[in-house]
Amino acid sequence: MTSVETLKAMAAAAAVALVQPGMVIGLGFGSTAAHATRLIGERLASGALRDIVGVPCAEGTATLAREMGIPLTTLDEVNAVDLTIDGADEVDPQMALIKGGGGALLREKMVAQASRRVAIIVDESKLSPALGTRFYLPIEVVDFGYRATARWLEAQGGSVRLRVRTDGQPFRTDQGNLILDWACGPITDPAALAARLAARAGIVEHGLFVGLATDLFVAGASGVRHLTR
Ligand SMILES: O=C[C@H](O)[C@H](O)[C@H](O)COP(=O)(O)O
Repeated sequence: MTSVETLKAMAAAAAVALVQPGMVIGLGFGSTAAHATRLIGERLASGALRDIVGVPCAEGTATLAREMGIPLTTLDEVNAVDLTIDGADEVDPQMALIKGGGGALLREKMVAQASRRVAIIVDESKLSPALGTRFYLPIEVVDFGYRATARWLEAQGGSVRLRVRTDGQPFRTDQGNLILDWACGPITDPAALAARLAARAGIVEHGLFVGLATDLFVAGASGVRHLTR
């Protein structure tokens, strides 16, 4: 049987094939996106790729990219990102996503919104008939009134947990915010829920990515499927 790590690497390799010389590349965060970052670094080192610059979506990604020798810039320095390659926690049939399992949702969404093309790389276990079925929805919130924000979310259904690190301390995003993991159940209308969450003060960003993915690479035992939107 093909291991999940092998499937992630297969999906990453298929997406990295889209990278062309001269491109600005958004580098996502997470275990799947890390395969893509490593592969891009290896291709640069071997001379198979040249003249690219990366925009990292997380401090962790920036560290890995530097280790791999990938030249980096920031969103502020580029007019647009040509191609972003990133993972996802859950993908529905319309290519709407839940992201943020690693807490990088805000920067990932900013980079995705600035990108001409967003390639999402997943193993097939991430596919779902309805978002919220197999993963909670990460919500990045400010400290002020976070319990009130959690109660507001719970009033709409499901349950909320403050994300904590293994040492028991609250998890902090790269912006220093908290994450509420909302087990909201199946989401019937991701765009409507995204709009409701975006309108709520105290919520910095949510993990629903609707209408952002342009390409989806799904790796399974029989190979990698490439879907476009
Ligand atoms: O904040 C984390 C990101 O959205 C990740 O891309 C997402 O959690 C998927 O991560 P992984 O590839 O490790 O399952």
